[in-house]
Amino acid sequence: MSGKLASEYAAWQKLQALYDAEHTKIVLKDLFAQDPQRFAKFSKEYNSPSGPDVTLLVDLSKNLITEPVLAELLALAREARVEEFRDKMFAGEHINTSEDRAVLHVALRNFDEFHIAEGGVSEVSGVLAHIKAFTDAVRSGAWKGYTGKTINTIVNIGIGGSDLGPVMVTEALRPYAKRDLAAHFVSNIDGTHIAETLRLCDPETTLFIIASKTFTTQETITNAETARAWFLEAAKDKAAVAKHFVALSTNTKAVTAFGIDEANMFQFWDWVGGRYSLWSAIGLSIALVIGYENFEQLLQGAHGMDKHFKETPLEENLPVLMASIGLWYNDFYGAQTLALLPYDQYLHKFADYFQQGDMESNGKSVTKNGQRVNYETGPIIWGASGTNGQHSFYQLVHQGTKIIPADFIAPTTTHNPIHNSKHHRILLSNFFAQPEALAFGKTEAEVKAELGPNASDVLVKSKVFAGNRPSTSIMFPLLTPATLGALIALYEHKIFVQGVIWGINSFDQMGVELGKVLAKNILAQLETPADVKGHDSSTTGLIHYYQKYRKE
Ligand SMILES: O=P(O)(O)OC[C@H]1O[C@@H](O)[C@H](O)[C@@H](O)[C@@H]1O
Repeated sequence: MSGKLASEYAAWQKLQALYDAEHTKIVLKDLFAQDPQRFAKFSKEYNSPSGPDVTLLVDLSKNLITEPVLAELLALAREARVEEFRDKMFAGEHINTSEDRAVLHVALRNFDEFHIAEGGVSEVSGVLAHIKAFTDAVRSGAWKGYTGKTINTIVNIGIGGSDLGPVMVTEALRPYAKRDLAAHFVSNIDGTHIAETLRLCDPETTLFIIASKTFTTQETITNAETARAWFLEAAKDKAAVAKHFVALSTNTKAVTAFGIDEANMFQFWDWVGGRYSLWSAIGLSIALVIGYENFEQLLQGAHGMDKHFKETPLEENLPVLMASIGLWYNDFYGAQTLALLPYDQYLHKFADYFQQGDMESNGKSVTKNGQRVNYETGPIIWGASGTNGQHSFYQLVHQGTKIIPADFIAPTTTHNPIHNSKHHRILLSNFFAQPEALAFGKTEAEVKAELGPNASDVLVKSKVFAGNRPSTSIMFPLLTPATLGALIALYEHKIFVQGVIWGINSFDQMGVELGKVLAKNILAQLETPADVKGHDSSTTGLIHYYQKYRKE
């Protein structure tokens, strides 16, 4: 990152000029008609350069790009020194400048290929061995609860990055799950979350995983204390806690103060960002559910994508291409959002996961040098899986006034080929049809031809689809652990590239702090109306209403 704002780069200005002069001429229908090679030109096949076989087809051809636009977007990435910053990340330089930390989730899945000098990196394989030994013991039944029974339920207590990754991945890889091991995830401070979960648990056979990088997060510690109290009501012996509580954290002192044996603590390091931590000890619940070997496949799949990102020229580099195209919409077309639309029920938490991954990373408005940006940064991420969205919000995507770039994601083969894959064929016909409809729409002439001469003008107009709505389609053979690893890493690096171009720090999260501080202050005032001080009239009124009607 230079001292410049992204908008000061020569390539940015050229892109603005290109947009101003050309964007009305970038019409997908015409571009496809003019160039029979468009799909061949703008789709890329990824084959993992190392580790287990992973292939992905990333079709970028239904995006509002031409060769000159793409070339200029890549020139922007070069001018912003994306390659240099990528190499700094892989080398362990402290690119998280505000916290003076390295950013090394890639070291968690490195399998000894890149040389990284940073404290803790050499300990990664030891923690993986700890995860393996522990998961093998729990899954085989060798690990016993305080009454000698085997564990049949795990409860991961964590929030944000200590929850969303494990939730998303265990859902995505359910076909690989040990079906007689129930897994629950408690995140919300709302007592309902832990209360409803504990109703499903037996203290004799439940293992609690307290997942918190800092081990100070109010929600997690409060939920963990509630779980421990519930457990001790049955076990009555504090020594039994060691058999039912483990911790995933960087904070040994707080973990042992909570009463968890250091031997039952799975370590990670400050260079692992919360939203990039599923590859670390935070992935313990994943390893428990799918087994260590599958967990390692997930890591290997991500490592393959790391290698691709690190070694592939920008023109063929998938994270760079996806980042560049996303930036084109975000900063030149004025798109506010990116929809993640997996046509795979197992990926139903994918958008939730990348809401944190992308929005907490790139939801910034000040550069690393402290300058206020004069352009848009991170997009709003949202989405839903399968055809559900079609019966809900796609109306707006097709005919609304906003431009909504969307990523469609689907496997060619399903894990559940019921009725000779009939369901999957119907699902995929929708996966193919939606981007087609978005891109090519339906003209007034086509609608008239369909409705006949007596159709009213109003009806005709309401059935017109303007088209030219952009999308990327990603396909792969089957959602395996390695494929999922590659897919997640693809998006992680996309986020990285955009952050570098915008000149922001994608690896801190100062924006979540203010609300935490205010809540702490308010918590101390909730008992007595007279204590409610220092707020605006709205906040005061809301707290007074609570105080009037609460029942405890
Ligand atoms: O793992 P911890 O320390 O409990 O933190 C959980 C989450 O806490 C939030 O405050 C952070 O914004 C997230 O990035 C983080 O993932």
